[in-house]
Amino acid sequence: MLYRLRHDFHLSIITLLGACAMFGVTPFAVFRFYSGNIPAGVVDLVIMFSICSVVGYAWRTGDNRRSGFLLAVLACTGAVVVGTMQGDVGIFWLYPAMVTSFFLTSARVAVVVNCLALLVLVIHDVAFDSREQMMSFVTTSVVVSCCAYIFGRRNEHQRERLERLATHDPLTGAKNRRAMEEDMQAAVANHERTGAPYTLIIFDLDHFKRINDLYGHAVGDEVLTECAGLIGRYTRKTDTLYRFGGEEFVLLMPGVRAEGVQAVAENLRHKLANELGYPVGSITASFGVAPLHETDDADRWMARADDALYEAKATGRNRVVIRQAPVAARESGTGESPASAPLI
Ligand SMILES: Nc1nc2c(ncn2[C@@H]2O[C@H](COP(=O)(O)OP(=O)(O)OP(=O)(O)O)[C@@H](O)[C@H]2O)c(=O)[nH]1
Repeated sequence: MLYRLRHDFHLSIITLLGACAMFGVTPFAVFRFYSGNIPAGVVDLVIMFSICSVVGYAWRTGDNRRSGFLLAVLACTGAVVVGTMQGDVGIFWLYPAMVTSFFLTSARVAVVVNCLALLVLVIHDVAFDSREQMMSFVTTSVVVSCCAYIFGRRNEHQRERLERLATHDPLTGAKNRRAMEEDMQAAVANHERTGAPYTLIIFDLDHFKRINDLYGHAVGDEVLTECAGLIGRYTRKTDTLYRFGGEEFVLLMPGVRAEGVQAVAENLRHKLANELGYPVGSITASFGVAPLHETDDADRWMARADDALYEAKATGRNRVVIRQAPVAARESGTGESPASAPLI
């Protein structure tokens, strides 16, 4: 639970704001029942129950986008209902509701949700004592929303930038090793839960040092960038490329079954050998491939792909070696195919 809170920014915001709303609304619900204002107390209870349900939904499904949107709608609707029922005692709830919208959903969606809430209050026109009060409330709400919008957009922008810096390799644009480790853990967990197939391909450009030595580091950099672009063009949107280090890349491919990995890896090897190289002639790569096995954890899975790559290098380069199942699984007969299968 703590791991998810620490690593999932949106979920932590949804949980925090949900908890704040609960702490904020609970005393009012108690007070309203205590003072005999049953309808307002019931509204507070409904708001609290709905907030708990949405936070629970976010934790269960991991669908932060929908949960954040629902929570923003709920907060603004609750504020409008309380404002309508309580008049000027209640309408002030719209201020925190409007601000939290910008934390829960995208800035543009928050603007729409806030405008609708304000519009309903104005059209309904029972929450205000006078026109002047209505105008003041609308103006201050718009000012609050504008400030929150600017803050929200800046926040979104900076978070995206930081996330990109933390998860991507600046030279090639591929994801970095840290992101790879997280995605592999997620893939293993998903495989355990649903049995969905995944394949890991680790490939390393052959004799890359020569390119640097002969043509310079800048050309070497160009080749690495071109390689990442090429792989991006010949793989699916659901496949993810990571730069493992130096001239070594990893591809995480969901939906690729053990039977299909040979064709996929061979195709990529051909594409690289035939299309990568400008301005220095043909460049090849060696491939180690490991379909995810039920007995794998992320480390074992990577070690198997790495072993296969090592073998591909040792047995002549520009080739694909596939390790279908871990040694223990092969020996006990639960593996899908014999040991390694060097393919050229
Ligand atoms: N241009 C450039 N070169 C890099 C970068 N990162 C690592 N390298 C170089 O990649 C080369 C890797 O050399 P080796 O590990 O000997 O591998 P290799 O020459 O490809 O040989 P094999 O892998 O055995 O085929 C080294 O010369 C590194 O300096 C980078 O970001 N840009």
